Amino acid sequence: MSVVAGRMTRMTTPAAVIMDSAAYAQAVEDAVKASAAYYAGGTSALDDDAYDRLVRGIAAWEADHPDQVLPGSPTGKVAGGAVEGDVPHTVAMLSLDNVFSPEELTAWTASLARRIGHDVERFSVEPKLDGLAVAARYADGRLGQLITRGDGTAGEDVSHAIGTIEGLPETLAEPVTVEVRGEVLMTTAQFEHGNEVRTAHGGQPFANPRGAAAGTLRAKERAYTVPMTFFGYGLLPLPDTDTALVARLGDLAHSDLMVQAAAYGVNTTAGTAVPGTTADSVEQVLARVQEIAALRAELPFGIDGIVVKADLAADQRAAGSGSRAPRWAIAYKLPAVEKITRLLGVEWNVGRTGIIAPRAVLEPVEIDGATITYATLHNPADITRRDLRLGDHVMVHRAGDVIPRVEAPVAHLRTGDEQPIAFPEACPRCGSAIDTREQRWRCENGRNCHLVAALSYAAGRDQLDVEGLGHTRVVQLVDAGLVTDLADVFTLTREQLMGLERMGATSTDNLLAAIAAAKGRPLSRVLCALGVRGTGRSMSRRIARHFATMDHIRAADAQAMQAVEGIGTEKAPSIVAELAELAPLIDKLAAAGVNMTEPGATPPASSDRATGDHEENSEDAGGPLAGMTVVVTGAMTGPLEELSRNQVNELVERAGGRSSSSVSKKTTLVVAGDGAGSKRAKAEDLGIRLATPDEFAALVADYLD
Ligand SMILES: NC(=O)c1ccc[n+]([C@@H]2O[C@H](COP(=O)([O-])OP(=O)(O)OC[C@H]3O[C@@H](n4cnc5c(N)ncnc54)[C@H](O)[C@@H]3O)[C@@H](O)[C@H]2O)c1
Ligand SMILES: [Zn+2]
Repeated sequence: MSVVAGRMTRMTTPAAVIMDSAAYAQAVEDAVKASAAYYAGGTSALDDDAYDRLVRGIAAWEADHPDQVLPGSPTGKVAGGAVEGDVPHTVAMLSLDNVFSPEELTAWTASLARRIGHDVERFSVEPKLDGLAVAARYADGRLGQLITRGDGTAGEDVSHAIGTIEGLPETLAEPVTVEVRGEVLMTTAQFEHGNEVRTAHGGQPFANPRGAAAGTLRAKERAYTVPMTFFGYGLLPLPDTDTALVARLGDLAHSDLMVQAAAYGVNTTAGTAVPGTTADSVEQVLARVQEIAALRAELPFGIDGIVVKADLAADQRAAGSGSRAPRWAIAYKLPAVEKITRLLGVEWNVGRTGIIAPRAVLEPVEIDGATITYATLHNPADITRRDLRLGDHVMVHRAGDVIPRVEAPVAHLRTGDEQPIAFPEACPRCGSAIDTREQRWRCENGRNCHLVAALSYAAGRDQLDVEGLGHTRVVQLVDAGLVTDLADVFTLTREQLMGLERMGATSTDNLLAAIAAAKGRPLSRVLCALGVRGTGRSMSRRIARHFATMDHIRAADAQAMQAVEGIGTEKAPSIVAELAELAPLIDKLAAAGVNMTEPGATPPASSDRATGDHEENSEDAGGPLAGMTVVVTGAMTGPLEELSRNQVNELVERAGGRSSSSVSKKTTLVVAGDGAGSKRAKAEDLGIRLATPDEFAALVADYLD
């Protein structure tokens, strides 16, 4: 909670300092150019923070030199005056004013109360969707015209996009004549798909989902279509609307209009993890702002703030609008998650499974309070697709704790001095050949390339949990040539260990005992220790529970593998192939006495194995959590205090449930300990049953060891 609060008290971005009228003219030109690119779906040379700083600087200079304001200045205008349109809006489509802290929001509500003569009756609080605004005109229930916001008074006709936007039906549930307003955006999945389609057609990838939506919406006659998503946040009459409906819409509160829009069949935020809600006080508004901010990183679409509106029509009318923004609404801006910085180098690192992954070395840049120097570049094909070069200005994205990623180069900032990125020709770690058949390159030496990483992972707490076999000791064993693979660990002798430096009799005996204990771990842990790509802790547990023995797992073909929940057509063949590759190691482990069965699980019947439609074992197994999907979050206390998160998840599954890390409609129970933030909030929103760690411990008492 404190992290979020800390972030939210961030003050307004400082202004760029403008010294003279020449600098002022240049700043105006730069801002208008950036805005034009931003709204047209091109790549702006400025990130949002830089743009906002520039406009603030322009505004400050204009305040001191009111007689020298240029007509082209972006201040006080919708879209900074950089966009035009020829289809007039019936009611202006405006921008929003911003606040950046709880104090500023409180001050805004106070000034609004002064303006309308009383406290605002009720607020609506919605996510500020990061796409672009459109007006969709329906005549007798049929979608006839789609218009962008433009300069606020007139927009551009983009009706050609009708039919490519999910959530914006071509026919409403009732034959009404209305205008629906809302945001067109690309979800993360739509953005990734869109860039794939676009680059396959020889186009440049879009820098981010917002730009992709803007560019796609305006593009006519493309050889391909890329789906987008619409969320409605406005509903108003048109000149032909019948008088009864005009009167009714005019009286409805914003929250009721949203219910009405949804009833017409329009997509709204109601179905998302951050539905619009109402609040009766500033405190409630701020609490909701916190909740939405905490959920931001997990959302499948981008948001850049929270929109707070006076909910009642009467309050809105009393407040009125300025030329740039309504006075009855405000945007509570969240810190930017994207910044532009320079790509200085690319490192190629070998992971524990032999994957060779490129990592961007960046000119340090601060994003949402953290200094970012590295970002993921996914794989070589991705670098080629994006046409990244050393020295490029790149857009870097970082949200929450997710690993920062490089999105795209800002190609028009190139000077000509940029250098191509060199791809390795041999494994940078061991010099072996590289298997480049898949998008993710891999050292042909596989797990043995970075044996220390593979072994340290296998010995880790959530895998085989070999106490005393930490990184340093693993290095020692590998350097001494005592282990060349994971199985060798289980045949280490007392003499071999005693021969190592700093290994006394006691630590040797302790390590041998820990290794012996590790032999008895459940199959799920053994499988996880192998580090097959795509099988983390929970997936390993699902596979182990489903097949019950290593022999059954190895006998499974891709189709049988897909019977395990969460394994699809893509993952299944690669898991089967990797297990086949690991056959000698698995045999060696079994020969060394490592357990290869999952306690409590029964293997699928042989006919099911062939057809691949066996039900999850956990469901037939019964137990107090049978059929339940459980999410554990926050600090565990009482009987669960000593358990790692992985151990609590194992407990969930022993008791018949399925453990999951994210809360969704499918979740049946959320165990929320102290400090459970966003997941608890989401559970409350979705009406999911909550339990304290103590209540949960009581529920599964029979299954606690
Ligand atoms: N990087 C650049 O070069 C560049 C250029 C221009 C603008 N910008 C960014 O854009 C911002 C200003 O943009 P703007 O004027 O388009 O938008 P705004 O921030 O003024 O907000 C208004 C817009 O919010 C959207 N919105 C999302 N959810 C909404 C909801 N629930 N209710 C109502 N509206 C909702 C609508 O599209 C609406 O038009 C700047 O602060 C800047 O960060 C960046
Ligand atoms: Zn290698």
